[in-house]
Amino acid sequence: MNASAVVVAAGKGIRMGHTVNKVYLTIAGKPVLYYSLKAFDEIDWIKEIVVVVSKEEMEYCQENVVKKYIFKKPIKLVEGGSERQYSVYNGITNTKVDCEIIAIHDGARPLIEKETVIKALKEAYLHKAVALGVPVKDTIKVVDGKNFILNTPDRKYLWAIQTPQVFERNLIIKAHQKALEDGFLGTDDTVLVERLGYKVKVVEGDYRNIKITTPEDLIVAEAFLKK
Ligand SMILES: Nc1ccn([C@@H]2O[C@H](COP(=O)(O)OP(=O)(O)OP(=O)(O)O)[C@@H](O)[C@H]2O)c(=O)n1
Ligand SMILES: C[C@](O)(CO)[C@H](O)COP(=O)(O)O
Repeated sequence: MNASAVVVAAGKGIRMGHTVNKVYLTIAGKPVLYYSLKAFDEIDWIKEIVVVVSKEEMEYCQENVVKKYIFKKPIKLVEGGSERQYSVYNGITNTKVDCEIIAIHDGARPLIEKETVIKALKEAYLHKAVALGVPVKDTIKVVDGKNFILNTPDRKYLWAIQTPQVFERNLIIKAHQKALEDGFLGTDDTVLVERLGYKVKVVEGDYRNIKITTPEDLIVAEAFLKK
């Protein structure tokens, strides 16, 4: 398989409330982004890693992540956009044209494991579009603007979706282009493929693959890493 990884790290980390972008905060002495890249660097099918970073942090990322740690794969830094979706679009359109499959991952998910990525890549080869996910453990409610419950979806159909999300290259580029044309902004990449009428397969991931979003997530991530 000829695959590329696109790791998005161009956010601002506002919910983390730190002066430094959360992907550069450290867990057990290394930046969050280092761990998010490592699982992809170890997979033979992945031929390159495109890391999407903000213009202001390009040099910082090059010096403090790319050059500082040893990676086997070529790492290309490209500029991000004002929304995650625009950052992803810039990443996927900067992958090599001969790659068949693209795995899109949040730089803020450092606990992703190599075996889980491989499982997603294999499924994407068969189904063209997949997302990692885990069955939700809580009861989920749909709530109105005044905090009154509108309805309670049946939990057996609810999954919390993670990254990586893995797609055939042509399909995901087409899905992003259509979203751009329509002015549609999604919170993940599978929704853009769903809009094209394609079936997306959910592959069971790992509850530990959390997204570092608020300060307590760093404590949880460090605890998992130490285990
Ligand atoms: N314009 C953006 C926004 C987000 N991301 C990336 O998308 C991932 C998931 O987004 P999120 O957790 O929302 O990160 P931030 O946008 O940085 O966080 P916040 O919403 O709290 O500002 C992160 O790795 C983030 O760096 C990005 O590349 N470009
Ligand atoms: C793509 C994602 O990680 C799937 O759970 C998530 O939707 C990103 O959302 P955010 O609003 O950028 O945190």
